Amino acid sequence: MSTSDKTRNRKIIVNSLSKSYVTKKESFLALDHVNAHIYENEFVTLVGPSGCGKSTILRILAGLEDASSGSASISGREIEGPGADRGVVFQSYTLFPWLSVRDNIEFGLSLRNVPRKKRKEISDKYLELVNLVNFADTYPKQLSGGMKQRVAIARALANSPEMLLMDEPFAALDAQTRGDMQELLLNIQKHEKATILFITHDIEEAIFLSERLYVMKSRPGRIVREIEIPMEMRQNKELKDSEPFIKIKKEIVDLLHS
Ligand SMILES: Nc1ncnc2c1ncn2[C@@H]1O[C@H](COP(=O)(O)OP(=O)(O)OP(=O)(O)O)[C@@H](O)[C@H]1O
Repeated sequence: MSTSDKTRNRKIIVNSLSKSYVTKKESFLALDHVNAHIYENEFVTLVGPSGCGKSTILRILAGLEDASSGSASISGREIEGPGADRGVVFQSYTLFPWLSVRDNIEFGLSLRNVPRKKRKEISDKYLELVNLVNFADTYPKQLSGGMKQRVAIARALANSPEMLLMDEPFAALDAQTRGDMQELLLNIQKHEKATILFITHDIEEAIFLSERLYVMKSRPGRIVREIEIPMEMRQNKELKDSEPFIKIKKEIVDLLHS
């Protein structure tokens, strides 16, 4: 379905969002009247240089930080704090080292007193989805970076969030693992019909994964362009050297350097 289809529900609406940080020296505008939206089941990426405010938007959507002005909502509800309706995956590994892979995945369910049998059903499902069935009893320190991020994704999904917020989740991984994780994430998105907001510095990753992307610039942090990625160009690594792919990539690079 085209993202411009007006019948598609807007899961996230960001309305004139601004954020300033006051330091000893200055008041700094990290986000300047940002408007954006994410449709249900859509994969949207924020791409831009370091410091343009990508993580600030994500933290506000996660409810980990307040906006200075403007608003953000999920399914029509104003975002006022963290909630189980949003699953977050960060770049740094955030698993609990004292819990096994399965217990990490079940963590949010245990907090909500989901019965043991139901918890196991859910963790079984997500262990399978992220290809870690044989690692259920393993502890995080025995896992590779890619495996840790697969557990983090499974843990986020186990709570049945309405959407996933992912802040450079693959940035610390080697190229091969990163490519594998991109494929896995796209499969998960299809399987779970997930709505995803993804952050990356990597323009090729953004084009490969996204239905739509917002290009950001800094000082002040703002969105300078919204780009829809044609369906036929997504999810196909072979097209990386094709003319249309290079054209979109150049459009983004030119924007970032202008
Ligand atoms: N708590 C804070 N206090 C002061 N300034 C902050 C704070 N958090 C973020 N900033 C500043 O706000 C700007 C936006 O930061 P943010 O982390 O959102 O950028 P980013 O685009 O995600 O960067 P990166 O890609 O490096 O993670 C940066 O200049 C950063 O230094």
